[in-house]
Amino acid sequence: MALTAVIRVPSRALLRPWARLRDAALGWIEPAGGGGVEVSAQRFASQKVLVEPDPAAGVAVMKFKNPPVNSLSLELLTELVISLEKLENDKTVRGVVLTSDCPGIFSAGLDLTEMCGRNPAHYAEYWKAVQEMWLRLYLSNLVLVAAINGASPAGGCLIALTCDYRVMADNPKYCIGLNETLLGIVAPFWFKDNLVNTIGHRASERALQLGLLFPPTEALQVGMVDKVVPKDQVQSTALSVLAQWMAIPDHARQLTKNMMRKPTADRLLKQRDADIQNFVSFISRDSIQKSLQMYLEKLKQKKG
Ligand SMILES: CCCCCCCC/C=C\CC(=O)SCCNC(=O)CCNC(=O)[C@H](O)C(C)(C)COP(=O)(O)OP(=O)(O)OC[C@H]1O[C@@H](n2cnc3c(N)ncnc32)[C@H](O)[C@@H]1OP(=O)(O)O
Repeated sequence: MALTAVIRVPSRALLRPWARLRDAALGWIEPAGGGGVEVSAQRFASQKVLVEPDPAAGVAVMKFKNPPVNSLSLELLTELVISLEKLENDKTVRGVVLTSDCPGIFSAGLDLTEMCGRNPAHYAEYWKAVQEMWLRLYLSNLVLVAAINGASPAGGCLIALTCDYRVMADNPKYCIGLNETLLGIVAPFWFKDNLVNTIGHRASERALQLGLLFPPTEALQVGMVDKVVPKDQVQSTALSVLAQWMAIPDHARQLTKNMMRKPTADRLLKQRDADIQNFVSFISRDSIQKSLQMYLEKLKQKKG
């Protein structure tokens, strides 16, 4: 399937709404003269991402809180990136556990309502935020451990895959995987690259084509997660793992992480705008919009 770019969105126009949202979330003050911005850390008040720092241990726990299913809305993505940046600038923090505040769900993945029935400028803004989240997490200097305490499809799985280590709760109802094909959409190349780097080429090919969602024991077997533990031990295990990784001198570990990951991140960095154009053109197609609408309706009907 050829994904030709038919809708062009100037990159500067892409940046502005993202910057506005970030400024609003950070509480940046526009001085009366309009010349520049001033950052006030005290005014930072996050709603979708809770950060619990433990300076004595040099770690923080970041919890996604976007009920009911932690879908990755533009707002959540923006807060996630801001929170991560804040932790990276905090000299007392060297490692972070990423987990969920929503019972039974790590994250339902990208917010389908951000990709359905909107205009091309919105799709472009949204996709830039998705890229930004992935790049920031994937290349983070911090040790990141995912404490997967619930279902983790698609974009939820991607967040887990950016981490250095994944601990998952042993409930067989919780599944993890890149299930995009089940929605009639295609995982972008950088989702695929991240998966291949984690579980290898053959396992990725099978998992991606079939849109496989793995229960914890299968996810462990295929290497999508590193450890499966009882639900009430997920966070404590993640914190223990974090302590082990933090025993390694930071600069040696960070240089090694960068050496392993930079070529993969560079593939996206070299073609960010083209990737946005491809996404906008793909997601705007009538057939794709219909598939996504049908999928959303199926999710809603499930209740009735
Ligand atoms: C060239 C490049 C091309 C690029 C193409 C696009 C690439 C896109 C890449 C990534 C795709 C994604 O991440 S798409 C999202 C995929 N996610 C899923 O398939 C998960 C869907 N959800 C579920 O399976 C379930 O909701 C759950 C297992 C996560 C939880 O089940 P539960 O029974 O607890 O909850 P409900 O199903 O009843 O859901 C409650 C409520 O939430 C709404 N919902 C669920 N998921 C999403 C979502 N991802 N986005 C938005 N909204 C979601 C659901 O409809 C319910 O809504 P109502 O309460 O209004 O009924």
